Amino acid sequence: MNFHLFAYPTENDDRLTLQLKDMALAFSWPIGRIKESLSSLGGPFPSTPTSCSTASMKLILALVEEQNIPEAKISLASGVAAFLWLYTSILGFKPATVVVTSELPLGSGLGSSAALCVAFSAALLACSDFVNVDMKQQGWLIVGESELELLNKWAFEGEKLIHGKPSGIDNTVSTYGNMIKFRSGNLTCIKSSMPLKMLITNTKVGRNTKALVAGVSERTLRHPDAMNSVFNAVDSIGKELANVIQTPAPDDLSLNAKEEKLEELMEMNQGLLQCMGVSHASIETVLRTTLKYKLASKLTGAGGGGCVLTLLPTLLSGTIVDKVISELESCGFQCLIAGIGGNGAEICFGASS
Ligand SMILES: Nc1ncnc2c1ncn2[C@@H]1O[C@H](COP(=O)(O)OP(=O)(O)OP(=O)(O)O)[C@@H](O)[C@H]1O
Ligand SMILES: C[C@@](O)(CCO)CC(=O)[O-]
Ligand SMILES: [Mg+2]
Repeated sequence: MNFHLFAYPTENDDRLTLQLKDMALAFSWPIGRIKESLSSLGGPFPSTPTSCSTASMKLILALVEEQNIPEAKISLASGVAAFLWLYTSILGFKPATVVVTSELPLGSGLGSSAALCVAFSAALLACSDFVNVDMKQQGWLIVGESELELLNKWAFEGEKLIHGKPSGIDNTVSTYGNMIKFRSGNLTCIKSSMPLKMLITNTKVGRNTKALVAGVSERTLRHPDAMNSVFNAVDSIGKELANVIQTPAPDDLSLNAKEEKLEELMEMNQGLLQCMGVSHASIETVLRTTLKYKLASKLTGAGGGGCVLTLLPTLLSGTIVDKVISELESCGFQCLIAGIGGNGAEICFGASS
């Protein structure tokens, strides 16, 4: 899935404008207003990813409030706050127009907040003095390891404004692409030896990642031993899954066997997520429906509604896929098919549309 962001300096305007195309919303501040409010924070400091302090957050939220975001779309406020923090920290107080378009549903467990923060960080770093002028004239920029690391760190700072206490897994996947094994902040890029196709079912049940993650922490405080056993089991499943994915499958038979292992691991993982308290009646409906077709599913993202993943084995017939999709859609859910492991952050100069 793609997340596009265009940033360009505005010459005849002294405003900072953020256009959220898919939401049909735009926010705009005179740059003087932002300067007056945030210049005490210093900056720009593009090469030093910095957390937004509580005091800075207050100033940023005051700027967001001035935009009178409609009540029904108030959840966008955290994304706008992340934008202001990343923009002023990386580029300072230059006027510009930043345009966001996205194919990702918001707040559905597909990491839209991280994709947003990675796109902001990539575009803003690309506009900063951090990338030299020569490189800016060549279309697609090959983003090196150290630049990726920097933009991932900035994106993580943005995620903190949206999530509270993110682990960093979502921004890391958005930055580096492919598949990532992520354990206590340590990341290992995984080379998959098998094509993986998933059916994504969006239950369209809204939920809030920050609240769900806080709920898991509270349950852990109430039942530390039991929850630690659950986390250990999740860890073992993750390790096993990484091994299965990386082991070569020389023929269809071994590919089938690997897919069966993945299905079992997904089923076990879903059980543990339910144990953590992040499943939901709508998710259970998807599980029951896909199980009728002998397909394994698990929730994704923070759960509580949002999206469910169902493994589509290589040899599964198109007829079965059509049937399961139409049954899920008749429940009011939305389905789409995705290949696993896309590209990470990419930057292109000179494009606009
Ligand atoms: N295209 C977008 N335009 C504006 N804001 C966005 C966009 N995509 C994401 N956001 C911001 O991210 C928030 C959603 O983040 P949240 O972490 O709750 O869900 P998610 O990232 O989609 O799911 P998960 O974290 O479970 O994978 C939105 O409320 C908004 O603030
Ligand atoms: C639920 C979570 O694991 C991912 C949200 O997509 C939260 C996090 O890791 O920060
Ligand atoms: Mg998120």
